[in-house]
Amino acid sequence: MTEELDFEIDPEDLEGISAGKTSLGAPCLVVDDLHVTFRVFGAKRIRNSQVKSGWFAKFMSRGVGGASAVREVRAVKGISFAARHGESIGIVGINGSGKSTLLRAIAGLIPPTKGAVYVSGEPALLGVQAVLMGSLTGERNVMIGGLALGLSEAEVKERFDDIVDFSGIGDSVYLPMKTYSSGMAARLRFAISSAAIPDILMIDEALATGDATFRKKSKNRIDEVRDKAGTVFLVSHSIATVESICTRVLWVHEGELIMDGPSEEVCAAYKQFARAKRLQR
Ligand SMILES: Nc1ncnc2c1ncn2[C@@H]1O[C@H](COP(=O)(O)OP(=O)(O)OP(=O)(O)O)[C@@H](O)[C@H]1O
Repeated sequence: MTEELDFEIDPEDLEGISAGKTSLGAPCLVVDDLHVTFRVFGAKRIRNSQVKSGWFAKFMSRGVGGASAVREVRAVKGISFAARHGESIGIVGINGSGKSTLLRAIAGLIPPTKGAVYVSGEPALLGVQAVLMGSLTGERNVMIGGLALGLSEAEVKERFDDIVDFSGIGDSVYLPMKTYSSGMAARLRFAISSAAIPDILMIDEALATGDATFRKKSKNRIDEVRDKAGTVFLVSHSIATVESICTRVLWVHEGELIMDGPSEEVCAAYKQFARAKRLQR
């Protein structure tokens, strides 16, 4: 659940956060002991005696000779941090470590199993991805995404050409989104989600998929958001992208926050870890 921030944060709690070139403002978001657990069922067959108790599990276990297991995946386990206006925060970690789940929970797209996300002022955390539909054209999706961001129909129409130019997908905007390559879709999503210069811009992998020109345009757009005292969250497998864009990095491993600090420090530690992991293989 995303809630209004209604308490003061002790500035000492935020010490050590790198300011980068943009000066930091007041805290705008607090993530407090956030847990996200997914319940997956039907993944594998086990004996009835192994099925957890409870009416749901019992219901799932009906059948001949076996049962569908109700398995819990603890994707985020007790993550806490505070973000300030003007920060650009990267989230790094190996595959399946919980980065996207954390981002989506911060955006209010997934309810926390425990803990909370507090946002100051109007929560402008929006996951454009959640509302876009593959069967519709890029054009329709620009409208849907724009409306979800809080723009009026007239504002979306006014910004349409800019959004399409920014994405670089050209006339493909008139084709259904399901026909796009993953890079094209990611670029259009980023172009839509940054069109409104939101208070908090969330980017999941979109930048890594573009070419150098798109990356440059994206970086400029991110700087624009930060200059207007917005906060940027970026999940990316590309450490180079994170290093070039983020002032602060959160390293998530097996659902836990294992390091939070200035970009250079966390990226250096993460690279060392990734190298050691590669050598183990
Ligand atoms: N909707 C879901 N239902 C069940 N399990 C899920 C769901 N979404 C994510 N998970 C599980 O939660 C864990 C964290 O996934 P998540 O996508 O957040 O990791 P990630 O670090 O973003 O991974 P990647 O780098 O591969 O994109 C994984 O074990 C994943 O299988």
